[in-house]
Amino acid sequence: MRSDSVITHDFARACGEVSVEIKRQIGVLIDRSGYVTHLIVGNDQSIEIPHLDRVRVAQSRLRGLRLFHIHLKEDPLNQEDLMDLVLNRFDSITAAIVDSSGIPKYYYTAFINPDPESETPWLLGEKVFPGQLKEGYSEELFSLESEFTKKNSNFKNAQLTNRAFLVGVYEPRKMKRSPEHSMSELKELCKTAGIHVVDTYIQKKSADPSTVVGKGKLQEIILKSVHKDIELLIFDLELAPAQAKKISDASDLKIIDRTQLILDIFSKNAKSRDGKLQVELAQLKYLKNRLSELDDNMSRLTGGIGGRGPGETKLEIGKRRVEDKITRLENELDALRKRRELNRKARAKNEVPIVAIVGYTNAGKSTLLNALTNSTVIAEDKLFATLDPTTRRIRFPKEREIIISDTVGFIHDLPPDLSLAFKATLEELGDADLLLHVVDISNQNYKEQMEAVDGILNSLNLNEIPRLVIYNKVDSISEEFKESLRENEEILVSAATKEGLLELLEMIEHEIWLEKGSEILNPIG
Ligand SMILES: Nc1nc2c(ncn2[C@@H]2O[C@H](COP(=O)(O)OP(=O)(O)OP(=O)(O)O)[C@@H](O)[C@H]2O)c(=O)[nH]1
Ligand SMILES: [Mg+2]
Repeated sequence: MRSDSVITHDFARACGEVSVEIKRQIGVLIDRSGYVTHLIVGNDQSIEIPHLDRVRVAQSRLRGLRLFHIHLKEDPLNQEDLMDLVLNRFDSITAAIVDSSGIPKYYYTAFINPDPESETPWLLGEKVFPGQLKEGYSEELFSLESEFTKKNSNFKNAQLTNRAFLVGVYEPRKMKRSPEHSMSELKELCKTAGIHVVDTYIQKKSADPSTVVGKGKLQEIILKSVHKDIELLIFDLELAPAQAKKISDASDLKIIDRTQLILDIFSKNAKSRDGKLQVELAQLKYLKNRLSELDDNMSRLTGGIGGRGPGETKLEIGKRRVEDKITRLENELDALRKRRELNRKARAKNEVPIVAIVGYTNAGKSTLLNALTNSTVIAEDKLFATLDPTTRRIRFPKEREIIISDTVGFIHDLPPDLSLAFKATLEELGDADLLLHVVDISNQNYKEQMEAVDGILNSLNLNEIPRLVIYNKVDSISEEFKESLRENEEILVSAATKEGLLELLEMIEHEIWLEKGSEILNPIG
């Protein structure tokens, strides 16, 4: 097609006549030099775009192909056409509406909207009559592409990669906490993992078990993602392997679920040999469950974020090798556990009381341990900053001392593989003489978080161990709230400002040595 217009009337008319004759839509893909690369014959309603290589052309974000097709009915460009435009990143899409003899009456053209903040991902042009088709198409494309580049460079560096769309599908009846709470926690997890959340979608029931959200909704999400340069789709649930595959088949996006996100954070944060092994084991178990059902989409499902996957995991790793590795890791962990047990026994002989700090992730456990012992255990405004149990000693007057330990934070619905993996670390809690349950009282979901922690402690059969509930971060709550807590005689502290720590130490002393009995009962001794 030797013309610098989106289509020539002669060409359109030739297509229209054939289209009317065979009573099917006809479409063509035209490259930038004007050559037809594909001829597509559809039915009377629509055409189906053949599977085009989805890899984006570097620099230019457009495919370098435009779609022209015939509409036999009086329809302008419809939703499906516009989806095709965006999902395939066509230069433009044009429909000619033809009369009964195939002669185009008028045309509609749409381009992808280069503004990622805009409401609709496309720019739909006005109706154009045959006499109005004009030259200047390549110039129009050129300015569109420079618009893309400009918008892209507006993103801050950190916001350019790991851009994510969060999707939560909830059955409120089955949930202990509100969808909004769950979603805000997912956002926190993303922040911790270094992911930039661009958009979110909450649905309050499951629509289609095969794709989780309905097909139309999924398309809409994918469309938005392409439009906003999003590369990750994160689901606030554990996706069944078949679901993950179905969703990833429908798009180029990397599909991740909550479990994978947590695994990813764990793998970044584990420091000790033990912790690293445990995370790797959990990752491999997760992978194993997925291996049998997956094929070429593996890379997008297992790579982790930014390519961090379990150890040496590559596509060619077979299920067999994964199983071997799992066995090896389990043995290694077993050996480590035995050694830990010996250490514990040695400690038990010394009869130094053990106090363990537990609580929801980010409650301030590590900060509290630091404040109580003046040590520097990593404390960060991140979820799962601590993955390795840390142990310190605190000396009290009268030659008394305790061992105090920090633990991995708890979270709602900890993925089963992970909770198993960390059970080993948490097993030590069984030896504790006292548990300090640290609560972030400044978090509006603190009640749900407390319930989650109680639930996990119960499942570990730790009900028998005396427990102190400590409300931390009282420096960031209102006076009124603080007063009401005081009236209920709650233990209020701020690990940050050290408010209430002396009282807390006294209480620990009291709990331990009063419980244990004898000598303290003598007021003189
Ligand atoms: N305002 C305020 N912030 C606190 C207080 N205690 C801790 N924080 C902050 O809360 C965040 C989390 O603290 P951490 O001590 O890492 O919490 P954690 O419970 O050990 O968290 P994980 O190890 O990730 O489970 C950090 O940014 C702390 O500075 C407090 O008393 N007041
Ligand atoms: Mg910590």
